[in-house]
Amino acid sequence: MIGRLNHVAIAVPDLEAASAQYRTMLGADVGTPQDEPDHGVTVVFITLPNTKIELLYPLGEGSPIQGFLDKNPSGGIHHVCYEVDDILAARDHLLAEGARVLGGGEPKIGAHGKPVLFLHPKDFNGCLIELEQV
Ligand SMILES: C[C@@H](C(=O)O)C(=O)SCCNC(=O)CCNC(=O)[C@H](O)C(C)(C)COP(=O)(O)OP(=O)(O)OC[C@H]1O[C@@H](n2cnc3c(N)ncnc32)[C@H](O)[C@@H]1OP(=O)(O)O
Ligand SMILES: [Co+2]
Repeated sequence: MIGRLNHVAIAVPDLEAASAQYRTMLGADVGTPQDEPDHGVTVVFITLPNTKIELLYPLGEGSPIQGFLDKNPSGGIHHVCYEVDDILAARDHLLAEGARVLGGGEPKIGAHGKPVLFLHPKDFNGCLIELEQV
């Protein structure tokens, strides 16, 4: 059911510093900050030859990544995003298998303009999973 790795997301305490570090120290192709108010985050995408890195910083009140950053003040890997062909079929399969689909199970439009869903990290070995329909 899952296909390619779309991105690995890293929550960061300083978006500008993290962007500069990837650009200058790691020589990566770093994009510009993009506010995602529906998701409570500002993101910067870094394009690698085989996947993307998504730098995440909280946006607004009640950001879903605020608790994670409070627990990990120097930042940390926040989620991995796998591609799926059919997000509603994937959701129904996961619910039937007993996984917790976050956000009431209704896909939201993600940073790439495509529908996304999140799966509870406690159901997946402590790793928050994002699914993106491509
Ligand atoms: C723009 C879009 C895109 O790419 O298109 C995005 O990625 S938006 C990316 C931001 N959006 C999201 O993350 C949406 C889905 N996320 C959520 O709904 C939330 O962040 C939850 C995953 C439910 C966590 O909520 P909250 O921070 O309130 O945590 P909580 O205190 O209830 O946490 C319950 C337990 O899960 C752990 N926990 C929390 N976040 C975690 C994470 N990212 N990875 C692994 N474990 C995590 C906590 O440490 C805690 O464990 P212990 O009990 O053992 O201490
Ligand atoms: Co993401």
